Amino acid sequence: MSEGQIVLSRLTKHYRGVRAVDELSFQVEAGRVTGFLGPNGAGKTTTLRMLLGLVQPTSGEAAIGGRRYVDLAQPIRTVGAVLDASAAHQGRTGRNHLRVYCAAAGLPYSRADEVLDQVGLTAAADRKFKGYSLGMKQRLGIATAMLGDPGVLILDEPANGLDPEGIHWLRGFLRRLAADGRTVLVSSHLLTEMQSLADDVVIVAAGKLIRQGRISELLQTVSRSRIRIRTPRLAELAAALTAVGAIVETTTAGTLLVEGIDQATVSRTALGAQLEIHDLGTDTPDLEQAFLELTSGKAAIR
Ligand SMILES: Nc1ncnc2c1ncn2[C@@H]1O[C@H](COP(=O)(O)OP(=O)(O)OP(=O)(O)O)[C@@H](O)[C@H]1O
Repeated sequence: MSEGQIVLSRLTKHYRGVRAVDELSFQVEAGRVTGFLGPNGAGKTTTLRMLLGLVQPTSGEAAIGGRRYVDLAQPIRTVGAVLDASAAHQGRTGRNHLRVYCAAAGLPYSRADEVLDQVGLTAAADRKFKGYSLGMKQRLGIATAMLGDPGVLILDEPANGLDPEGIHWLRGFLRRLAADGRTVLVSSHLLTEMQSLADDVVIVAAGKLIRQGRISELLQTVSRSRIRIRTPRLAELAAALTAVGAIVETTTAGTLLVEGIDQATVSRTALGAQLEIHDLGTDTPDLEQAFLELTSGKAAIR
């Protein structure tokens, strides 16, 4: 096992009546950027908080390099995390904010300037936090996480508030960290955003694992094109198409998604069975749609 490997084994957290995280198991490897994806309320933050020893699991385990966070010999040099980029003293400058952390962790003040430079905040180092934009706050959060030069970086929704240029910067920054051999775990509720940031993806919904793998493979499996049909006779047409060899899915939006046969066969079959079709088209799901389909019905607020 590498020092930077993150392993979750049947990790579970129940709050009163809510299974925030439900027997969640997955691994995150060093040298790659891994996106941790799920709709609002999927349990991402709770998972990250358990990984960082901030929330006690109901059952199961989360380990970094084979150890629980609380058992790490040098946590600040092992893991850097940003869970809430808005959590800083409003009246403090960026540099002083970082120096407070340096002092607490026994690091030299020079580290504050090094990480400010790394995240491109040197010019704003002496401005107060309350005047920072959301993007600057995100950068300062990442700078704080980098203070101990950790091998593992965990960021909760780091792209929130970043403009396209900021996202571009974040992508390059996370890529460089991964290329150095670090483990980078980044949460988001937006698949399209993750597509540009991550190599691998772990998708959760309602506290459970939905899918894990390389993002390139995920895209291949979800971006196949299908025939989309609108009809008032959903069940009957689905049965008729299945009988001629189609693979048919009924969407929650009340349409059929069909593959395995062509459009001519669809209309011939519908005609033969005297079933009306109101709309017939090709459906190539974009990533947002793919994510919604993968997590559909599991995204309800709990
Ligand atoms: N301290 C708590 N007490 C009770 N319920 C909680 C607590 N923390 C989280 N929950 C519940 O657990 C579920 C998962 O929440 P969590 O914040 O982990 O999800 P998330 O995937 O990070 O969502 P978001 O993308 O909205 O931040 C939600 O239903 C939430 O209301």
